[in-house]
Order: sequence, then C-alpha cells, then structure tokens
Amino acid sequence: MSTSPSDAALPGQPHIAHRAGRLHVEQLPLDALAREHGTPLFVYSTQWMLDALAAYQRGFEGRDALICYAMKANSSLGVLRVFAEAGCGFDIVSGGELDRALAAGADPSKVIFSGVGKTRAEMRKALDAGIACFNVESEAELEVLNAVAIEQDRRARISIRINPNVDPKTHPYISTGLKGNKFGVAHDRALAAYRHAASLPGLEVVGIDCHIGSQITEVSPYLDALERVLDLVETIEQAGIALHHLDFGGGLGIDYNHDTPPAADALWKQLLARLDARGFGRRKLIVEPGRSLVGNAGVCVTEVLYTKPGEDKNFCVVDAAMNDLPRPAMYQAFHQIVPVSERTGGASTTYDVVGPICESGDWIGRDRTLNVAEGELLAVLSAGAYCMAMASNYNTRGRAAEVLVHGDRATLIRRRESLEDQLRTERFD
Ligand SMILES: Cc1ncc(COP(=O)(O)O)c(C=O)c1O
Ligand SMILES: N[C@@H](CCCC[NH3+])C(=O)O
Repeated sequence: MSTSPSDAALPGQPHIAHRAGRLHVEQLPLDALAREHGTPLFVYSTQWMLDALAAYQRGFEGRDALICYAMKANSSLGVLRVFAEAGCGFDIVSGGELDRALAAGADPSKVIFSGVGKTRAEMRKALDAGIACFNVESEAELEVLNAVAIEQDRRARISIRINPNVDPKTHPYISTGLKGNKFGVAHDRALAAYRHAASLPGLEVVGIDCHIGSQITEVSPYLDALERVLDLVETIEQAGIALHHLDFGGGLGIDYNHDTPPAADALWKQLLARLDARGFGRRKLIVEPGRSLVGNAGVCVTEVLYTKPGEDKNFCVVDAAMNDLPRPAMYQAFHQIVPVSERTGGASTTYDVVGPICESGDWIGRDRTLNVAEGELLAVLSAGAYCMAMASNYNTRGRAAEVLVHGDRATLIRRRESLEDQLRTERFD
C-alpha cells in the first residue's frame, strides 16, 4: 500500500483516520503517542468500542438481553472498565479473568463462566463471587460443579453449552461448533445431560448456551445454530425443565481486509425475527461478543528498524513481532499495515513486514507495498482483539504499552513491561 490520502478514515475504523498527513486515533496523532510511550504501542479508541456496543444495544432494544463482553479478546483493565461502566456483563474463561473483571468493576451477577476445563478452585472462586451462570461443557463437569457447590452449601446456576454441529465458515482453529471440536455437549446427548443436571442438588438449571466460532462473516451459520438450539429448547422444556435464558455466544467478525460481516444490529434483527416466529422472542437473551466490540478499536504502532533486500524478497524489519501480534503466525491472518505519516518523497517497494524474533514464522504482513524508511512508523490495523491478549515474552521481549484514547485525552492503561517485571516471579537461587 502506498501512502494514504489525507483526511480519510481507514476502512471499518471511522475513529482512526489520516488527517493532514498524520494518522490519528480519535483526536490524537499516533506519532506523538509513539514518541511519548515508545514502540511497539497499542492504541485503542474508546469511542469505537462504545459505538460497537451501541450496535448490539440497538439490536436488542425492547428485549430482555444481557451483553457479556468476552474478555479473552482484550482483557486490559482499562478496556474492561469501559465495558463495565457501560453496564456490560462479562464472559470469562478462567479464575484470572474473573479477578480482572472484578478489579475493573464488573457486577458479578452479570458474569458468566465458559470453558471446557474449569478447575475446582476456579469453580469455588466463581461461586464465592456469586456469578450469574456457569456454561457447563461436559457431563463430567456437571458432576464436579455439583460436588463443589454442595461442599460450599450453594447451588450453582448452570447452562449447558450445546455443540450444534454447524459450520461457522471460519478458520478451523477458531471454529468451535462442529462435532469434531472439543467444545460443548453433542446435540443428541443434550436432553440426557439436562435431565441429569436437573436431578443434581448442587445445580440449578437456568439456561442453554451455544457458541459456534469466531470471525464469522455470514448470517447463515447463526441461523442454523439458532434453529438447532431452539429445537432442543422445545424438547428440554417438554421434559419439564425450564430454561430461563438463551445464550447464543459471540463470534461476529470484523473487517480486516474487505470482509463484510453483518452489523450487530442487522444480525440480531434477523435472529430476533426467527426467535419471534418460534415464540421465544420474549425469553431472556445473553450474547458473548468479543472481537466485534474491540477488534477495530485498536492499532499497533511499530517503528521500522531496517529495510533489507533479500534474494527473493525485500524485508521491512519492524520492532513489533509475533509475540505482540501472534495472529499472522497462528492463523495466517491478514492485518492491514499503513504508514503513520505520509511521505512526500521516496518510492514504494514490496516488502514482507517481519519482526525481530528468531523464527521465519515471525511475520506481520507479506508482500505489502509500502513507501517507508528506517526510523519511520507503521500502524498495524485491527489490533484491538486477540493481539495484546495473546502476547507473550518470547525472546524475552517485554510486552508493549497500551493507551486508551477518548476524544483528545489519552490514558496509559498498561506501561511497557520491563525485564524486572518479567523476572519478578522467577527464582534461581
Ligand atoms: C465461549 C466463547 N464465547 C465468546 C467468544 C467470543 O468470540 P468472538 O471474539 O469471536 O466474539 C469465544 C471465542 O471464540 C468463546 O470461546
Ligand atoms: N484467537 C483467535 C480467536 C479465538 C476465539 C476464542 N474462542 C483469533 O485471534 O482470531
């Protein structure tokens, strides 16, 4: 990509725009933020997140619905606080996520707990906190949760996560609702599992749950899963087990590279029409969106360290790497990469944009046409979800800093990690 035109918002990211030759997040120029905090640096737009949330809220207007932000997408406390203050619930998958959500001000009665491998200690902690519901993923987990709840003299509210065997048409690593995936209880075992759950004294059945995958860009897999789940709801309720809420998970995709997922309100308009048609429109609904609430809110700013010609390819070596941005290496994912400042001179060259890590899999973008020079800044787009949340210390690299922008205010929500921070929990004496 050559330099971007002035005063143009980036696709799918209206709060991230080139203005007078400099890339801004809301009102703030990224080069100034990078100078202040160093690179690599994640910068998030609060307004993008609130607008993304508003699309869900519009979709559910007049309905009894709880939006539980799937915090695995981005669990920085500053980001969590934005959603907690907006009244969201949280979908958690570990005791650590519960602690973080509570630290950010989450209301425990709006927290739901998903995941195939909850430990007894995590169950105890969540029961102590008084969470809304455990999304149980196996018959074996029902037994353990029942025992833990009885030990604590409590009843655990539960949904069973159903595996509807529906193809979400996404990357195989992030599809979760096919029968070959480890998630949920198979559709044809669900009634027996519900009957058993209803007989256990430590459990209170309150709902049903389903989550078919991530970065879903079509409506049809959601519609298919919805019909499958509603068929089950009818069967389970005919057996005398009431389901107070229906949880349809998350998974809605974002625009990384000319992707065209439906908007959240448009998606829910269609799903609610089906729910209404089948007589479930007034039932309490839960959703667990992650990526679609944060993905295009964020960019990662990185400095060009070196450009170098190779025999087959040219390389643009930047100071962000697969430890900061693991999605290309893990899923061959595409993130747009744009210069932070427009150049007046120079020429465009096609590069592989790579990080400093000692692996050939450490690439951020392949065959990108860029007009850049050493010392200049690039922005890796769509970096709000599953980037910092999956960052590691590989090659003893410190994790990047994170800044939240709201209008013309910037708040540092995570300072850059030092080697001292990394060594704090290690002992060698
Ligand atoms: C149980 C559960 N709920 C919600 C999500 C959020 O998914 P997404 O970020 O695609 O909305 C995930 C991740 O796929 C998940 O595993
Ligand atoms: N980490 C994945 C999404 C995982 C969704 C969680 N179940 C990604 O970056 O696309």
